[in-house]
Amino acid sequence: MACTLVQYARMLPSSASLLSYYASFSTSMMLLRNACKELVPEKLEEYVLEKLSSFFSRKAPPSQSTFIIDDYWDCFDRNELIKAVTLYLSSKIGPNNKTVKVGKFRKQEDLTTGLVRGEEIVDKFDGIEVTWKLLNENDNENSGRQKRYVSDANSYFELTFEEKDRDIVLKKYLTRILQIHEANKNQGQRVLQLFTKKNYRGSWTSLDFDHPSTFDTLAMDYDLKKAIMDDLDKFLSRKDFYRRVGKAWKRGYLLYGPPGTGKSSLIAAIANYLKYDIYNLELGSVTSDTDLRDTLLDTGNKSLIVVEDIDCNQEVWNRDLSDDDDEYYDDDENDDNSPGNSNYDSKFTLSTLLNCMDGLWSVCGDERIFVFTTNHKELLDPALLRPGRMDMHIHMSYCTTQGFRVLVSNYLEIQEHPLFEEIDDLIRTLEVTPAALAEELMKSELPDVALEGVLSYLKKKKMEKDTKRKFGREGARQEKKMEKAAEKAG
Ligand SMILES: Nc1ncnc2c1ncn2[C@@H]1O[C@H](COP(=O)(O)OP(=O)(O)OP(=O)(O)O)[C@@H](O)[C@H]1O
Repeated sequence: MACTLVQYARMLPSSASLLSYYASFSTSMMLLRNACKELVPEKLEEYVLEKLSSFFSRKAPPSQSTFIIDDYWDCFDRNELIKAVTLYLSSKIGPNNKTVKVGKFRKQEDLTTGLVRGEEIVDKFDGIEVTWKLLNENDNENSGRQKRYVSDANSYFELTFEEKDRDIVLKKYLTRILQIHEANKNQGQRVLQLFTKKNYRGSWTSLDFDHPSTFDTLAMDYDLKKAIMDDLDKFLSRKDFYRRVGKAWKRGYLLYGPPGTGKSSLIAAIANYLKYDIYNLELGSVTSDTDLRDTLLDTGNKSLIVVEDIDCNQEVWNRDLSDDDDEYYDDDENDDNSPGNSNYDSKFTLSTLLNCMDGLWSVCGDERIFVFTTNHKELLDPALLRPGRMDMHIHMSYCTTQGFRVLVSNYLEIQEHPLFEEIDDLIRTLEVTPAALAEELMKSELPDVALEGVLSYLKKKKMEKDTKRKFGREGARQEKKMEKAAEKAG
């Protein structure tokens, strides 16, 4: 049956009943809203609203930037930032890092923690958030799990942050990390390093350097000691001067003297005084001019580069000295120093070493001190001795009475003793090394016993000297033989 329009209109609710439905619906909604407000905590409400609005707005995630902090800078120079970052991050390791490397430097009392490969650290600075991750060059090639715990060679840091924060990260955040590192170094927390060449990558490997020698414990004349310390202080304070005159900020010392006079001890004292690392350059291990240059460029700032016994390094003095010395003095920089030149049969040339010292540092590094040692100054190539090359020639002499006092103070902790006068007289007439006297002093902790030992050692030396003078070398040899025979006979 068809329904007419009039019948259909009659089935609809009247406008009065529609109004009453609406009134009761809005009252219920109001009641529901009030109930929700009472029951749902404000935080939860905010959270739900935020989630809903982010769901509906569906914004693109902020674009990210990444910095890579690698061990090396520009192939040659070690990246100073990496050490600063490593130490900084060790203080940021927290409960989110499930696997952590733990260890201890020799001089430290507390344990240190370190990031392992693949682990992340989220750090906050000036209202921005950054994420650090330790990775390894080989990570993509081989992701074997145990590799996470092996050496850090070839590891680098990846620093990720929002692109808009790039300036803050570069100019403020990383600078702050470097500043913290410098401050820690200056507080003397840094353990000095002794670098020797080479590891499997052909670069330096290091050990903690813990030599007790200081200028106080060095047995050498006070004036010479003071002159060296003054020179070092002057060098340190003249950074701007070197920059202004366009010279590399470096200093060269040549230490010469017989074995056992304290050349190595002085090097250790300088390193401890300046808080500089030591790079022990073994010229014998250098394979070519390029290798030498790269090796030198691979040294860090604030370092002593030491070449010991330079007279024994054939590479450095094996030059054809039949050349006219004066001519060679005047323009040795322009000589043909190519390895093919018949004047050289060395693996690299002296000129490379000298040029590295003179020039390359001005672009690649600062605060380096070269120390060359020799027992035979007379054997060295004159180019090395030319004024301006080695800034100071330091003669390490046999022990003096002043030096002996320092040794006694080091080993026996006394300043006076009745045997001093007799010992002093002998020291003045003999050539005895501080090493030999130190050995005698170490034989007993009792001053009387130790000094009696020194005295009889010196008397014996004096007798040998007198015999030698009287009968020549052969006589001295005979005397020694007889002494030994008498000892054997009891
Ligand atoms: N001037 C010195 N002051 C204090 N100790 C010294 C001095 N010279 C030598 N000694 C003592 O003798 C030891 C050997 O000396 P050192 O190795 O410094 O001499 P060197 O001149 O470098 O010898 P070489 O030329 O054989 O390398 C040192 O460990 C130190 O104990």
